[in-house]
Amino acid sequence: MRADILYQAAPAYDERPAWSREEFEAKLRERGRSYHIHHPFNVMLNTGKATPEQVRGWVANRFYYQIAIPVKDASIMANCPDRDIRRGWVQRILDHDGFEIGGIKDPGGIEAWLRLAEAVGLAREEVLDLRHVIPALRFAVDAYINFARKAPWQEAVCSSLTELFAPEIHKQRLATWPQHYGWIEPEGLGYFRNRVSQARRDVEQGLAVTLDHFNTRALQERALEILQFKLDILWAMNDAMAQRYGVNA
Ligand SMILES: O=C(O)c1cc(C(=O)O)c2c(n1)C(=O)C(=O)c1cc(C(=O)O)[nH]c1-2
Repeated sequence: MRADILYQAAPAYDERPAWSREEFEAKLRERGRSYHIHHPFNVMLNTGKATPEQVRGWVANRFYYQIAIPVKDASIMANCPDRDIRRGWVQRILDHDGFEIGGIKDPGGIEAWLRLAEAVGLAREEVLDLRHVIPALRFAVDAYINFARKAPWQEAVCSSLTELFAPEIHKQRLATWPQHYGWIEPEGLGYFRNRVSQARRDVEQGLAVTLDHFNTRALQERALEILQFKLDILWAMNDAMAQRYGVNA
């Protein structure tokens, strides 16, 4: 039973063998069964049953997650003494914040999310000033940032592994939204297109760190708890939005 995700009891002597890398990875992937792709609010969104208000509510609230991600990644880097890891990890910050280096420009994922917001009929200001963000959703997202600040960096890396399941949810939106929500300008969906390949690359790196670091049975079980903690954050965000905006049958 997990009390506080940041508190880890000293391991008792444990003679159980570690799972092989393949078994451990399979156990991590099994947790996809509690991914928010199955949450009734998300099912409603991706089966075309949401009203424009519900879609707007989701986009405006999810913006708070989008802006938290690079802060979370900067916290991981700040705690990480390994130069090779930081060198790979910094790409995530560039992906979301964008960059302009040597004449090459990318406006980044946060800007792409703002374009999505405009495509669904929100004004940039009302998204940027966070006026629509539900308190419970904010607490859920803040728990993710706090964990990344305080936990050992390998644990924070492990908590990003919900991205294992993210390409599927982005692909689902790309497949169903244009069909159901003709009122959304299709260029607004660029964020989801970009994330399919970015998430795959992120997962390779996050999974390599996790499979290397969590190398005893007790640590592997700890990794599963951390992944569940993050799955619960995403689920709680959807609970907050379902409560505020309702779920249509
Ligand atoms: O739309 C989604 O359902 C979804 C979920 C997740 C996730 O599983 O954490 C991420 C994203 N999107 C996403 O776009 C993204 O950039 C991202 C980064 C991370 C992370 O934990 O570092 N998760 C996610």
